[in-house]
Amino acid sequence: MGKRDKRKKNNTNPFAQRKRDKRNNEENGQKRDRRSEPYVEIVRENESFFKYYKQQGIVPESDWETFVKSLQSNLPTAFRVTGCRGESERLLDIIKSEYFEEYFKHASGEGEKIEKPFALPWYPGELAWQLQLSRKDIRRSEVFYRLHNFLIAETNAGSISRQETVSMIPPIVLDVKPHHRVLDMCAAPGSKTAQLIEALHAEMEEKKELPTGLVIANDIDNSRCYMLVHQAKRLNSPCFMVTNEDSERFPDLQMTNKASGKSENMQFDRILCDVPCSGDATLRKNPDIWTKWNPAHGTNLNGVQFRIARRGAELLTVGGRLVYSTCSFNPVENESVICRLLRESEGALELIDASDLVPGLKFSPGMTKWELSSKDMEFYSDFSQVPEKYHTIIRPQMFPPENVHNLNLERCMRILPHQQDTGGFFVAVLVKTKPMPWEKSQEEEKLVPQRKKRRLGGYKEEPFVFFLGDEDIFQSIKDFYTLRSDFDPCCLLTRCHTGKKKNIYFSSDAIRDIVQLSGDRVKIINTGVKVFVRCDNKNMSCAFRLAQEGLPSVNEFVGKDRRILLERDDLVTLLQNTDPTKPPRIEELSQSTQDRITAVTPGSCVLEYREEKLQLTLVGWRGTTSLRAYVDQSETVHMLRLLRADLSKYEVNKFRKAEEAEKTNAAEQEGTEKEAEEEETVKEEMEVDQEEKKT
Ligand SMILES: C[S@@+](CC[C@H](N)C(=O)[O-])C[C@H]1O[C@@H](n2cnc3c(N)ncnc32)[C@H](O)[C@@H]1O
Repeated sequence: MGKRDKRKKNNTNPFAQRKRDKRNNEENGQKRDRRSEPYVEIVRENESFFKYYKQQGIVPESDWETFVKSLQSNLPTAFRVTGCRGESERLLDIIKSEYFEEYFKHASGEGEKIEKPFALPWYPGELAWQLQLSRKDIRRSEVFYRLHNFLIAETNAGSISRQETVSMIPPIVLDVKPHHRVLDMCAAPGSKTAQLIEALHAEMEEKKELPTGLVIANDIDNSRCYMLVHQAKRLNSPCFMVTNEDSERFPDLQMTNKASGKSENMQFDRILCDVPCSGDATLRKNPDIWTKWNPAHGTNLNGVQFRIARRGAELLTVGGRLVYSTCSFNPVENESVICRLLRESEGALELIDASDLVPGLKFSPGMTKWELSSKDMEFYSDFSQVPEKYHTIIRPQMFPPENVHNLNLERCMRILPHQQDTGGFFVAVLVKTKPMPWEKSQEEEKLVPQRKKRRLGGYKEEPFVFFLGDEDIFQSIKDFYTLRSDFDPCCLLTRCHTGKKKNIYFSSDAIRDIVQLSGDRVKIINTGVKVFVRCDNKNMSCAFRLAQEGLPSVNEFVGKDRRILLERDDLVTLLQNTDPTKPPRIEELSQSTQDRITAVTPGSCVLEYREEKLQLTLVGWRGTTSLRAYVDQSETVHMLRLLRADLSKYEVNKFRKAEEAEKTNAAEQEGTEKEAEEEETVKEEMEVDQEEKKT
């Protein structure tokens, strides 16, 4: 009887049982308190790992030691500056002149050999940097506290993304353009998704137009989908949607064919399959993998990886590009999957060499020879050698096929840690030259009886209700903000059918089309950026104020009657104000700003600041006697930084703070001890007094 049958018979799920046992133990007070246990450094070795990859020959013999040594060391930190925001140039200037300078000054002062941060040569516009410091180095050393604060604050503001160097490669070779329909099939937590959104918007920033394309980020894990929502929120893209589906069976979405006006199955121009994997190429970042690694992890994932990639290939338009990537070294999760995909595509897919998009990146070519291994570390180069007991785990299609040399597998990129001091990664770029053999044309598809609409079980998201355009609310918004006549109200949506609308969101035309045509086929978790928020203020004839996160989407449409151009110092005054009960008074601002304010009636407005290489736009509130900025703290800090204003209020040195807290604690402790002593003395004195009285 197989393991699974036994399980069925006993009707207990061992994983659930383990969870139950753990919970019971915790309830009985047997929870292991790890805090009291001494910290044990992970031993960065695993004999099976070494044996397996030596056998696979993933690096030449002569590189083996360097490869292992690199894997055993900590990973350098890397980050990207968000490219699609106009401020990237200024921010980059500040990073180089302030933070990197300071980093050198301190580090060289300590007599250490310090390696310079460097811009990744293959990342466009010098926007991605690698620091020769691990995250722990930055977090734990006082000399880097300003750099650390900077990284955290600017990440929150969406101006930078802390992302592993190698993880930036798949979105680059996907080569996204503003008109592309992009699907990120396994997207959470979303660092690559953010890059895809940036690429979609990159060229449109200057034109001040929205891209006509879109990005759909999908993940099977519902809770991880909210990480995607969070990630994307920092980028404020109305051309973005999060869905929660199993990518092996990602549903056919509908869209309107612009030429015919009819709806049809949607196909994507770009698809990223950053599939679930064993993750052994992240050993430098996740050293705990050393303790658990075994070859079965990779073998067990081969099936799901293939099925996701195959569905991706079906959803890809002819001429479109699909990137398959993993953070695993294992050929069974990499070349083996690509091989099967190429074979089953019968020439519909072609592996391409995309190295021109990452100039200067060092990598090894894809492998054409690999073996399968069982958990007991026996190796098989052919299915005929596999013992029957492993036939359900090791499958014939996992081995290299006979025609392996015709498949151009060497065009795959294997990025190895020792090649440029990074993590490892596998990337394959495929283009579709014709429909997959089993795909039906749109015409044939129509003849197939439609599958019943799926019941979206456990689906609790609020509905996405688009405006029809004749809503009174829209008219009042249009009048108050003197919106340009080409603003399309049908791209506005709310999350409720009835009742008072609290927030109004904005989605691009392409996203609206999909939501309206496919909302009942796909679990949509989130879409749209908040543009208006209800604020029933008696000073305003319109019940909605502007929202900062949606301002980039509607800014171009807001009329001049609701815009105030500010002088630099006035903007700094507004941003430095942290007391909401005492906003800066108009009379405190410069005369030129005051003159412009008088032309604007009280209520929500757009505040603008312009200099040669910097333009800032933010939501403000013009009161009868005051003016305030309506931005959150991370955006405030970001703007003050760009204006090179004083940030000391926000520069918390956690080391000093901890020291001070310790001193205060010590003083308090001393004080408490003293008080206790005094109390005791008083008590003693009172007792003596009582005794004396008695006598
Ligand atoms: C390697 S991670 C993706 C990392 C992500 N692309 C990034 O850059 O942040 C793999 C993701 O695939 C998701 N996943 C696993 N199986 C899936 C499936 N069948 N369909 C969709 N997503 C899946 C997991 O929940 C996980 O979030």
